[in-house]
Amino acid sequence: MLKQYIFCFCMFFIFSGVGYSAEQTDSSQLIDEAVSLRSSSKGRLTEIVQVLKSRDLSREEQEYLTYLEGYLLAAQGSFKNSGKVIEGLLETSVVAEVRVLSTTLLVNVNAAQGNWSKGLASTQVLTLHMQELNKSSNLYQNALAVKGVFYNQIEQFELGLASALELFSIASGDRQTCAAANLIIESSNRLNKPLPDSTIPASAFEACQSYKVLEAFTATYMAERHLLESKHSDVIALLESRVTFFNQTKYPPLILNGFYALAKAYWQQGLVAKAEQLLEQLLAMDVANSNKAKLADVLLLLAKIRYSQGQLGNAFELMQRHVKLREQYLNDVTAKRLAFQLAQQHSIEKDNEIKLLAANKLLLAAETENNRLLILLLSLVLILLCLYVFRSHRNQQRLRQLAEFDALTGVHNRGHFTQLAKSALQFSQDSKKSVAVVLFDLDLFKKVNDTYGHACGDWVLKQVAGVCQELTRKNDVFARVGGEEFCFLLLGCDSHTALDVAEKCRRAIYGIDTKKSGFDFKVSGSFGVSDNQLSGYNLDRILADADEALYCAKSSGRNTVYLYDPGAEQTALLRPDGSLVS
Ligand SMILES: Nc1nc2c(ncn2[C@@H]2O[C@H](COP(=O)(O)OP(=O)(O)OP(=O)(O)O)[C@@H](O)[C@H]2O)c(=O)[nH]1
Repeated sequence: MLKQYIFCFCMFFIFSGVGYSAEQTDSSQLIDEAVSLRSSSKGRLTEIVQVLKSRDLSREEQEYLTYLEGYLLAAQGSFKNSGKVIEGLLETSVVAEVRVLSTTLLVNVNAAQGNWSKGLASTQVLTLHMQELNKSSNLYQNALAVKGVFYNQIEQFELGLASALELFSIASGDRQTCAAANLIIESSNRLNKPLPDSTIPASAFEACQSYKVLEAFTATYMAERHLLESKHSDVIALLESRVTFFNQTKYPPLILNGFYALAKAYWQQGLVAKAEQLLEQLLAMDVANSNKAKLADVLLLLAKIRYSQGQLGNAFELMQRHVKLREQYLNDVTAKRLAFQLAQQHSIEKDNEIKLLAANKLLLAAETENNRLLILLLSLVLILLCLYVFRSHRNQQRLRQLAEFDALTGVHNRGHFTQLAKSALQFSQDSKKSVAVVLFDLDLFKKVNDTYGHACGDWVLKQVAGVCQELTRKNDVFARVGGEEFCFLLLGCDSHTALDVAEKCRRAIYGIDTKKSGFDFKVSGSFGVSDNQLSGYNLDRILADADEALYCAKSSGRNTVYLYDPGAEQTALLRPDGSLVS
């Protein structure tokens, strides 16, 4: 739901317009209306699409219709299907405007799915297609805004700022100026840089006047800027009067930004009770998926407050949650950075391929003229280019390896596991198939490091990954998701089969012959299992439930397998000897 919300918000830049009776209006007029409709008028859009589908359309009109169908799918949250429709359309489209609209949609659809590599590839294609449009056109400017938003989403704030500045310099309406100025303030904040122009805040507030939610974002971005400059009373003056509006929007990213900045300013000014109230309200909301870094800041600030009040237990618990969320955020950032490097590498490769083709063509031409010297020279160039292409291909492979696999054990890393697991869970949900998760953590691993050394600890991690990898089937996903924590995602398995896999894995780990490391000790792991029937298809939920079961396994003495039981406090399923406990 949140993804849909954010998607519609991103697409807000693209649409605005009016409506007539769909039945009586001619097709091209209907298309114009549909393309310029606000993303909130989903009903009208659906109506127009239905009417157009029943008509005989020209090839160009058919392209617009396909685009609108793709747009509607995305607005309904069916991002995968939308992506397929749009990618198909882009293969054959002959209308420049449709190509830009479609690629813009594709950027947003990929962003909504957290598919950063594909999103970046779409952004590059979008840049090419935009060249076919006039810079003063709404479509060009809207595409620029979408690029800016996307770059900021993947934390490439320099690029976000560059797109925003270009948009600011050519903006032909309030909406574009508002979007550009907001993006400039946001990216400058994140880069911790002064604003490129002191008039930007005033322009932002003025241009955003008619777009209340965007204006509220301007206020939160300016509040962040005041916080950077320690102007705490300015933050309070800016945000206090907007609290009711923030609540009314029910838009999590906005509420999170606004409340946190205000709470921080209150706290700095010694207004602890007010800060506490806002932070508690935030923690009671479902904002976890909108901005992990900011939510981690919320937890940290509240922990500081509790600490200063002497509530050490609560402060510690909040700090633990903060650290966990911060770690997840850093994992996300790593995945985004690697996606960016991959995309850059990919575009270098493409450039090289083009150069190679051109050189090949020249060589052929020279051959026909029988110009020996030229042939020699070009052959040399060709060999050098081949070497260059080979090296950049190897670099690409290396980057992919870094992006997807854990360097020590060679199994999938956490970032890639998250991506694969999300797709697998979505697939299982769509096809109504069962799916299970086995999460395990090595027992007293710190002792292994402390007693036999870190190198021996690393050796154990590799052995564990090796024996568990052997237990996986073709479609299972196995990954190292933390220091000494691993996870299986088992497609088509219920908890019964998953318990079996977990037990086999537990025995395999316990059976590792450590003498080969030069020492003699036992390795064991504690396991938590859950499946879709117990936890549903949401990745965070199913992992949290398996983690709870794992925690029970640890508490009961380790080296054992527990199944998550939503109804009971603890449910032991399997003991080390394989017997059923509860
Ligand atoms: N050798 C090695 N150790 C690691 C690696 N990543 C994490 N660790 C260590 O794993 C240990 C985990 O310790 P704890 O979280 O205290 O857990 P534990 O000792 O396994 O105890 P329980 O989980 O309660 O059974 C820490 O000492 C980390 O330094 C790694 O890549 N290599």
